This record gives sequence, structure tokens and C-alpha cells, in this order.
Amino acid sequence: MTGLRADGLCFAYGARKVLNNVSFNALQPGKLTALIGPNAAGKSTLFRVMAGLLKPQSGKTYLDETDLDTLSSRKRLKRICFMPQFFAANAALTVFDVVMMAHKQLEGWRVSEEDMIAVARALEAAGIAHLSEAYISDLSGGQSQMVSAAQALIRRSDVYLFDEPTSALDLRHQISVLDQIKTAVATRGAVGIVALHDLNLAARFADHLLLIGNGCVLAQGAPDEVLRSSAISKTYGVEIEISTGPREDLLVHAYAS
Ligand SMILES: Nc1ncnc2c1ncn2[C@@H]1O[C@H](COP(=O)(O)OP(=O)(O)OP(=O)(O)O)[C@@H](O)[C@H]1O
Repeated sequence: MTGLRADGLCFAYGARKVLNNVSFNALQPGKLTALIGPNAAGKSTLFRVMAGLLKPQSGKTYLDETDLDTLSSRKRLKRICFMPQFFAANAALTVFDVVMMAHKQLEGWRVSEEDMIAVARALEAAGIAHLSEAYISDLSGGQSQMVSAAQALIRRSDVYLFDEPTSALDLRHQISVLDQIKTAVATRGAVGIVALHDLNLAARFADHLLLIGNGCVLAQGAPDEVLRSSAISKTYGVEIEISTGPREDLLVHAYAS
């Protein structure tokens, strides 16, 4: 695979222009990109456009050399796995049921012994086996988010798009979910993009950063490069300083400017 790239994506909700000519170079298979940018920058909209849920007014997304708009919605759904920011959770279904539904989504509904084992393993790997029989309506916000991540990761796709998968999680679970995502992307040779507000998590887990502001790509590249660019402070409207932590990791310090 040569990766996922966007070329000139423009999208507006009615008269409200949200994506203004978004282009980025091929994001590599096996690597995790953090999509960063302030509130309302257009991150979720960009995900929905790439997942095929919104049709851009112009521009294209390519996976390898395939224009994603030429795929049937079923094929696109199979190749691109999108975990949205919000999760509807008022059905009378258990955690096991909804992860099974994600697993079988594109394969028909006959459930085999192997499917049962696959779901049990996915819940184990996500650290939520103890919630297997819980109703999704009874979960906390953080637990729902872990279930959502398990639903995405049980699927085998070429591209994984995670919209703020850690926004409701405590520190331990933020690290655990991002570790699972990074490992899945690397071992499956998939393209991974994760929208994050926490720049320290982005610096720690991402191989690549894509900064957007006002619907435009303002910087992209290695975390060190992007985090030290002047575009970061300008885009977020705060002063940002970068230092190196005790484990040689980048630490991001933000101050009101
Ligand atoms: N369905 C919609 N109809 C109209 N406007 C929308 C709709 N969804 C989003 N918008 C607008 O598009 C802009 C970008 O929203 P989007 O959710 O893509 O941003 P974001 O970068 O994901 O934000 P956040 O970090 O706050 O989640 C915002 O101004 C928002 O109000």
C-alpha cells in the first residue's frame, strides 16, 4: 500500500464552509497520524468526508491509487473503519452484542463458535471482558468509549479513523486505548488517524502529525517538526514550549499568551 492521501477537499454545511482545500501527502500504512487542531477546526468533518458519510463539494481521497468515491458504499465501509466521537447507547443490547455486531457487520449474521471466541478475545484485549454482559445503556462515558474502540478494532480494515477516542478516559485508559490502536495499525499494516486534543498524547503515540485550523492543513510531518513550528502557537492561540522528558519523549507545555 502507498497510503491514504487527500487532494483539495472542500466541504460546506449549507453556506458554512468547513473544509477549504484540504490536501495531505500519503499517510503511510503501519503508521499512526494524530489529527490535531482547535475546536471546530473541521476534524470530525474531515473524518466523515473520508469515511464517505459526507460528500465533498470538490476534491478526492485516495487509498493507494484508488479514488474512494469510485468504491461502492459497502466496499468503502469494509476498507475504512470510522469510530465517531459520539456513540448512541440506549438500545437493549449488551457489550458482547454490540462488539459482535461490529464484527459481523459486513459478513452476514450467522454466528459461529469462532466468532464467539473472536469477540471474547477482543473484549479481553480491550480490558473490558468484565463488561461483556452489561447493557450499553448502563455504561459510563469512559466505558462506552472503550466499547467503541473495541468495535473498531475487531474489524479488519485498511484505514482506521478514530475521532477523539480518549476524550472520556482516565490516564491509564488513555494510554491503554492508544497503545491498542498503535499496535493494531502497526501489526495490520493499516493507515491510522486519531483526532486528539491532548498534544502530549499526540507527541507520545503518533508517528506523524496533521495540524488543521479553519478547515486548512497548516502543518504536517514528524511530531518534533510540527510541534516546534510557529503554526502551532498561532493556531491554538497559546504559547507553546517543547522540552524533552526523562524518557526522551517530547513534552508540550502550553501557556495563555
Ligand atoms: N451537521 C452540521 N451542520 C452544520 N454545521 C456543522 C455540522 N457539523 C459540524 N458543523 C460545523 O462545522 C465546523 C467544524 O466542526 P467539526 O465537528 O468538524 O470540528 P472539530 O474540529 O471536529 O471540532 P471539535 O474539536 O470541537 O470536536 C463547526 O463550526 C461546526 O459548528
